[in-house]
Amino acid sequence: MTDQLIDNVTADGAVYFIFGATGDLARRKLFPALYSLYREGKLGDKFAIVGLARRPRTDEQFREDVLESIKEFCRYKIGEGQEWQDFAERFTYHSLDIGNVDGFRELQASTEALEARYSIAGNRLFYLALAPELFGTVSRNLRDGGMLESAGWHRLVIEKPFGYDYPSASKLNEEIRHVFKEEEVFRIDHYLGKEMVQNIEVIRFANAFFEPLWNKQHIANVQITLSETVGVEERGAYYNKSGALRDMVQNHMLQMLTMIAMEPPSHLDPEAIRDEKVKVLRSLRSFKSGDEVRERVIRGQYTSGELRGQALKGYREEDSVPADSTTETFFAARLFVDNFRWSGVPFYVRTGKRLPVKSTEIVVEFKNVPGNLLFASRQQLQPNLLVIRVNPMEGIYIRINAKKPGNEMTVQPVAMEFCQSCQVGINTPEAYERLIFDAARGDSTYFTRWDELAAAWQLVDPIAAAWQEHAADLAHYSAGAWGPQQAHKLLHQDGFHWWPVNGQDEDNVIWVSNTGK
Ligand SMILES: NC(=O)C1=CN([C@@H]2O[C@H](COP(=O)(O)OP(=O)(O)OC[C@H]3O[C@@H](n4cnc5c(N)ncnc54)[C@H](OP(=O)(O)O)[C@@H]3O)[C@@H](O)[C@H]2O)C=CC1
Ligand SMILES: O=C1O[C@H](COP(=O)(O)O)[C@@H](O)[C@H](O)[C@H]1O
Repeated sequence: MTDQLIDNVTADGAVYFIFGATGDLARRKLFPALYSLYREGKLGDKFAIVGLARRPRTDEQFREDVLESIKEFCRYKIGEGQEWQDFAERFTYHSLDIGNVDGFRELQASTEALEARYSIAGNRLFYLALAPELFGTVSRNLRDGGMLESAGWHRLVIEKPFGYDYPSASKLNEEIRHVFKEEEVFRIDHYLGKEMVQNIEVIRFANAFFEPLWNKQHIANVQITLSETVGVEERGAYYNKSGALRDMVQNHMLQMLTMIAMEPPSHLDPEAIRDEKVKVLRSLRSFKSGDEVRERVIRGQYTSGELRGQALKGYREEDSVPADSTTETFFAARLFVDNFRWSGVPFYVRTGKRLPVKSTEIVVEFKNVPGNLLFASRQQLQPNLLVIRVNPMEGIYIRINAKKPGNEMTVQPVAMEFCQSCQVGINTPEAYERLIFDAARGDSTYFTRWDELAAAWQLVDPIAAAWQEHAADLAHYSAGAWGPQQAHKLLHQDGFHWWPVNGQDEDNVIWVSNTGK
């Protein structure tokens, strides 16, 4: 991060309003992220943070909550001495019901006092860590309560889920856009804040040996896996309505796919990049019938099982889930980007809860070299792979074929790994730090634009509709397994298989790695 970028944020300062300040997201992600930004000097001297929610809290109680959250979740250690006091004094709490416009008028008066105290030039960032049903009301009351009349910029940061389907997302968008301009709206997809997702652009566009091969002539398929070991636990009320399709696929999975598939943008500016991403979303082959959904999409739900010796409940046995739920906790699909570059190349995506490991990886599998007499007669060559490890390990590895030392002409797969998280360790910024900082400096590159969201919902809605008609399509898998068998067949039919995540499990591969292993 250059000093110039930090200066852009800190020169005039800003007030950060956290709506939903007593909630889970604020506690686990937002307060720790704000503290990390503070520690790195990215908030500068001119800032104040206002927490808002209905329940009563004194400033002191609120600061205690913030301290506990930082202690538990922040990558930086915090003491309780002067440094904490200096940071804590910037936090105030304002009890307010979103529906009550008078509360916003009082907020306006107290904000002016804060701005005067810290010489802040009227810049205001509103972070909505709230249920989406409240987004429209907050926007309206911010305007009607006079909160948008200050001299500086006003930015609205919104959490997912953005809608339930295209019509509801569109309605929500209209409500927000009555008050805020598109360039003032920052729609979070926290995967876009992840280091390795942002690194995809560099890996693709700053390396001579990937881009010439990045097309249907040379790539056999792309696999994107986002697997989680956690179950739904106490989030059933939300998750049971959402399922893997709306919780993960409509946003994180499709966003990663666009980063892999997009054309090089003409400039490195937010609109040019998002223009390219939206073209990918619009090129995704749509699902025209229920049969097409059944042919290309697998949905599953976990039953009871076992993971690392621990017995696990099935989804329907979770306390927060109805016993007859047909919500999917697993999703796998074969998608196609119907454009010149990718025509015919399958993009396999899969995500699920209660899978064997927590891992997000993107595998680009290259086509095999043309039939080579020397090798082909003796052994099956393994394809070359480029693997981007997004989470929790961060890094990349490439898998090539090399000669096994000795007299025989035996080919051995070798994986050459750059493990970024092994080097940078805990100092890799959390996605939320990066995204709050980007919103504060007005850089919307790693936020989703409305047309991207609209295109993503338009792909996803027919899948949800087909499932509603055919509840019987739901397959099951034991907690701790890699999803239902059908997810494997999806690739076997095409002559492929899912590459194991954390490829080091493959014992026929020699690893050359900066991890020292
Ligand atoms: N938690 C997470 O990890 C993630 C959450 N999200 C999204 O972030 C948003 C917030 O989630 P989360 O923190 O988990 O939710 P919580 O239910 O934990 O928190 C909701 C917050 O909203 C406040 N609130 C509710 N109604 C009102 C109201 N009428 N007026 C003022 N404040 C109100 C609550 O405070 P009070 O009751 O005191 O009013 C509370 O602070 C949701 O949209 C969620 O989908 C997205 C990704 C991850
Ligand atoms: O948005 C969400 O993401 C998390 C997974 O995020 P990660 O950064 O831990 O990989 C997921 O658990 C949650 O269901 C979903 O809402």
